[in-house]
Parts: sequence; C-alpha cells; structure tokens
Amino acid sequence: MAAGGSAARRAQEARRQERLLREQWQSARRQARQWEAASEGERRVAAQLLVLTERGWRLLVDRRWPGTRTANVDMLMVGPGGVFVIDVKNWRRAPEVADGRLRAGGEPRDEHAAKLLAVTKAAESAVASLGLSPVAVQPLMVFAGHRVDAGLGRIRLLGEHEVGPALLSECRRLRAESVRAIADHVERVFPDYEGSAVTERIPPSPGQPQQGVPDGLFDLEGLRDAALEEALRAPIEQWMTFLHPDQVALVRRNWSGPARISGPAGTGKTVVALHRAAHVARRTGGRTLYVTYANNLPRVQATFLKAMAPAVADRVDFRSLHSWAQEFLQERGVPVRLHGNKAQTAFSLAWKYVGRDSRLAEVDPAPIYWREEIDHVIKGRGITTFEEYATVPRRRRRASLRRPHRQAVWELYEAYEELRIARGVHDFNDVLSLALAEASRPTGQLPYAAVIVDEVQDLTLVGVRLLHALVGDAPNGLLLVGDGQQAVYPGGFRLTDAGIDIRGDRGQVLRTNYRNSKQILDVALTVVAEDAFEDIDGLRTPGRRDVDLTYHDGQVTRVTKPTVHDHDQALLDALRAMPGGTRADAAVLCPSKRAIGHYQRLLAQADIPVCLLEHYDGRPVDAVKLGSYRRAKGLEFKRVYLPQHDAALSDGVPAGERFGVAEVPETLREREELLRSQLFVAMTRARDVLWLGSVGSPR
Ligand SMILES: Nc1ncnc2c1ncn2[C@@H]1O[C@H](COP(=O)(O)OP(=O)(O)OP(=O)(O)O)[C@@H](O)[C@H]1O
Repeated sequence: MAAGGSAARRAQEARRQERLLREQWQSARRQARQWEAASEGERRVAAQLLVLTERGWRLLVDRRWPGTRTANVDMLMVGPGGVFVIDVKNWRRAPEVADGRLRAGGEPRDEHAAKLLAVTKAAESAVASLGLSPVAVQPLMVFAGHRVDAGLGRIRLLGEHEVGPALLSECRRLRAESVRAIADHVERVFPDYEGSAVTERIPPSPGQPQQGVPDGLFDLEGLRDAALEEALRAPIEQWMTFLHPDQVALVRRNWSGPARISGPAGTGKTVVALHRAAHVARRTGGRTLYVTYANNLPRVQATFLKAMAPAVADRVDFRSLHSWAQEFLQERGVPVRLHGNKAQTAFSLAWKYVGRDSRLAEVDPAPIYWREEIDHVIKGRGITTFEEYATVPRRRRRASLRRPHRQAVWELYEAYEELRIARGVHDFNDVLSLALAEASRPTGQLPYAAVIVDEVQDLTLVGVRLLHALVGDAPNGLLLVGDGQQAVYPGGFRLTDAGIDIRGDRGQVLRTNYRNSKQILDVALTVVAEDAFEDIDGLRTPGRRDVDLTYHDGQVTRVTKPTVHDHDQALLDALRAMPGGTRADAAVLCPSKRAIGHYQRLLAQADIPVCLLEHYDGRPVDAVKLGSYRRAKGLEFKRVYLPQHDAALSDGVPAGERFGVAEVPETLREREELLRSQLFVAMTRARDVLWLGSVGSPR
C-alpha cells in the first residue's frame, strides 16, 4: 500500500477510536457514579478502567485477599495485556521514588509496596495452575489526582490518566477466551469483599454520549493513541505467556541453592529459563546475568525477553561468557590481551618444536586433538601441575592416555604457555581463569542477584566455577540449564568437579518436546542412537531417549544427487519452492566455515536474501538464515535445510575401511561422535520441515 493510503487509514482509524472512546467514557462515568460509598479517587480511577471493559478487559473491584478475613484488593484487571493487581491511592502528596524506596511528602511509604507485592504473589499463584507465567501478572499502584509514570522494582506507579493508555499499550498476551477463563478463575479466588465500599455495579453499556458534559479528567488523546497502537499491533507468540503448569512451577520455585534444569532437545528449557529470568528480576529487584557460551544467542534471547517482559528486560544482562568475563576484568582493572590468532601461532610452533615428533603422534597425528586437550582438559579445568593432570579423569575424551602420553601432552602445554607468554597474549581460557581469580577475591562486591546459564554443557569447568563464584550457593542464585546430549565441544565436566551440589528438587528434568514433529525427531535420534553420553551430573544416558511429543505433523525430505552441482541445484529449487512469506523462518545450516562460504555465494548468486546467524537477533527478517551447526544452538526454525549433511560422517561405512587401517583410532571415534552430536543439534532445530541433502549414489 502507498504511504499516503496508509496515513489515510491511520487517520480514519484514529477518528473511529476517538468516537468510540468518547461514548465509552460517558458510559463508564455513569457507572462509576453509582458506586456511592467508593471514594472519589477510586471512582475516577474505576471510570478510567471501565473504558477498557469495552475493549475486552474485565474489571473486578474491591475483592477479598484470599487467605485473609479483612484484607482487600482494590481492583483486579484481566485483559489482553495480562493480569493487573491494582492498588488505588488517594494521597494528597505525589509519590516519590528514590533509591528503590517509596515516599510521599518526605514520609516513607514502603509498607504499601510490600502489601501490593504480597497480594500480587497471591494472584500469581492463583493463575499458575492455569499455566499462566508470572510475567503476565503485574502490580500497579494508581494515584488519583496525580500525574505519575514511574517504576518501583516490579511495581508500576501510574496516575489516573496514565493507567488506561498504559494498559492498552501492553503487548497482547491473552486471547479473548483466555481473558474470560482467567477472569472467571480470579473472580473465584478473590471473592467479593464483605465490607466492600462499592455498593452497586451496572454492566457496561455503550450508551449515548451526554451532550454538554465536559470530558473533565478524561485523557482522550492519550487513550486514543494507545488504542490506535493496540489496534495496529500484531499479536505476539503464545509461549510468552502460557506454559505448561509444570513449567510455571519451575519458573516460580524457591530453590534453597544452585539448581539445574535438564531435558532432551526442544523440551522448553530455554523458555523456562527466560521466564525464570523475568521472574527472578521482578522478585529480587537485583540484576540477573543470563549467560551462554555462544555469542549470537544472547542477542536473540534479549529480544525475546524484551517482548515478553519489557518492564524487567533492562535488569537482565544477556551475555556470552567470554565477552562478559572480559568486561568484568576491564572493570576490575585487570589487564587482558586476548589474541586468538597469536595464541594459535604459539600453539603451532609448540607443536612443531615438541609435539609433532613426540609419542603423541602415535595416538593422533592431528595437532587439533592436542590443542583441544590443552584447551578443554588442562586449561579448561584450571589444571596447573603435571601431578594433577597425570590422574585427572578426562571426561568425554575416548582415547585413553597412559602416563608417558600425558607427560608428552604436558611438555606440549608448557612449550605453548612459554611461547604464548613470550608473545604477551592471552587465549580464551586465560580470560576465564583470570576472571575466576578476580571473582573469588573476598573483597569484591559481586554485581548479580542471580546467574542463569543456558547450554551449560558447552562450558569448561573453569567457566562454570566462575559463574558459581558470582553467586555462590545463595538461594535462587545459580540456575544451570542444558542437555549433555547436545554437547558440541570436546571434553566435559561433572557438577561435583565444580563443587556444585545439586540435590533433591533442585535437579529437574523436562520431558515433553514441544518443537519437533515425530518424523523429524525420529530421524535425529537415529543419528545419535548408539551414542550413550554422560551428562554433567555424571549419569550415563542412552542416545535414544524417551520423549513425550506434542502432536504436530512434519516432513523429512532426503535428496541425494551424484554431484555437488546437482545437489546445490536441488537445494536452490527447494528454497525457491518455499511458500511465500516463509523465508524468515527457514535456515540453511552447515558443519564448517568453508561450507558456509560456499552456500553464501550460492544463495547470493541465486538472489535469495541471506541473514548470517551471527547477525540474527531474533527479530523477524525476510531472509534465509545461514550459519554453522554450532551457531544454531538454542535456536529453532520452521524449515531447516542441511546440505551435504553426511559428508563428514562414516554413514554406515566402518571408519577402518575408510581410513585403510585395521584398528580405528579412539580419537577418530571421538571426533565422529562429536560430529554426530552437532548434526543432531542441527536436525532438532527444525519444527516442521527438515531437508537433508547428500552427494553420492543413492543407496
Ligand atoms: N508449554 C509449552 N507449550 C507450547 N510450546 C512450548 C511450551 N514450552 C516450550 N514450548 C516451545 O517449544 C520449543 C522449544 O523450546 P526451547 O527452545 O525452550 O527448548 P529447549 O529445551 O531449550 O531446546 P534445545 O535444548 O533443543 O535448544 C519452542 O518453540 C517453545 O516455544
């Protein structure tokens, strides 16, 4: 539509909203006047809110606080924007908020905030059984006769004119049926208050505007603008508000120390973690750190939280572990010179001087295996002496290393460190070790009330220790979320290695996959069926796990072509055949940087818009996403295309045959296992369609 047309539509809609609101306001004012015994302030606020009852909201006035005999709740509003617990204040002096305290006329008024928070908690409990996340329940203090719009922790303070527009501006969380069901439920849980000041209520009717009655205190303009925005806004996804009641219970649970949520792919771990972040931020008023290993995920998750719980979004820091650690060190004045390339040169030289001709080549001649040994086992676990390394359990590393091999590794490590230090640079592990030393200093004031770690299985032991050091064993402090089956980096750790003690109900497992269709999950599970894995709690779990599925249909398409050219053509055909408008929810995922480069060029030549996963921030963009299996972690797409998905895998051919050796090196088995995990992760990103391309002769 042309810009002029759109402006005309907006103006017409604005006029329509204004007419409607004028009528509704007259009617609301008539109703509020019937409430003889209510205070004048309450009546004015109620009149503002009654206008919203014409727009799908339900207003409950003067209700009894459940579990008490005499306490009441001024108002409860349930509508598309969620559930609002409203305390109306008739204060002569305007409220002031400073340093997280509420005052009026210089007098402290914190007890009013405490009472409102307590009753909000009761409302949260009331709706949790319906699966409503706490992010949808919000406390409001509304001040008759004042103009206010301020925040006090999770409480929003609004003036009588601000409240209507504010509620209409809330993102649309509930559909009309949900509003009805929730309002009915809330009405039962919060019964009529016996000593109610409100004596008469008349059901709202549109009524005719009374001629000559001035608008008085009605802020027509503010309300009209908000109503207009509301009318033009697209609805947001349902998961932002509704969870399974078991998930809501986890979001709201009070944990006495570190906790862990695990579960297979697609079981809602991240969704629970995000709702938990919002919940904790609202409850504590302090800052929450939400960390992942991957550095593209924080942007996406921050976008989700902002849409879901805008009021607390600025109290949650979404960061990748290394970027956070670097910033933390900078703030503490600890010099860091992270230089990945120079560190890699130091390692290459160390390999040339002491590794290549050592007995390590007997185990695996590829230097990458030994770089990983240093990164994930020695430095990743914070090991600083050979004695320690000589006996350490090398978790998730298959090749067994006897003492002489470990000695050779240690010599390589020492040579690497010497060369790295001579170049004056740090590697990624150094950053974490330095941050751990800094965070463990008793003097430091630690900035977070809670730390949530997503995809925890990707971290090193030092990384987990660092995050644990930030909050220690404080109640509701540390939450670890992840799934050992989706480990895409070598090595690993157990929680006990990190000194993290998770017992009883602090370890929770989710079992319902809400993402993948059965067809897709079956194919993905076949890839890892034989790969039992050890999770961070030390439990060995079979590769094929039992998962409950929520029913939805899906499709797996396998395409095998004799040449790369034909294969790529088939991929382009499949991408071009996507129904209109679905490009934004499609991803092409590749196992290596080289493959990404190849497909980026291919798609560009075919004029198919591409958004690289490293630039994706969770907001819809009309382009096919392109990135590595690793970068796709934690994300999901309706359609996932995996070109040449089996190129690096043995695909049924015994590795020995392929490599022409009688005995397959354990390191090779380990690498293949890791590749299968990565492929499994890539496949389970697909909700409805999974396209698997191969080059070769059809079997
Ligand atoms: N209660 C629910 N009802 C419907 N859908 C849900 C529910 N909980 C989660 N989902 C949906 O399930 C999908 C997977 O959720 P999420 O990404 O949190 O899973 P996960 O366990 O973190 O996955 P992975 O480990 O594979 O990254 C998302 O699309 C999410 O919206």
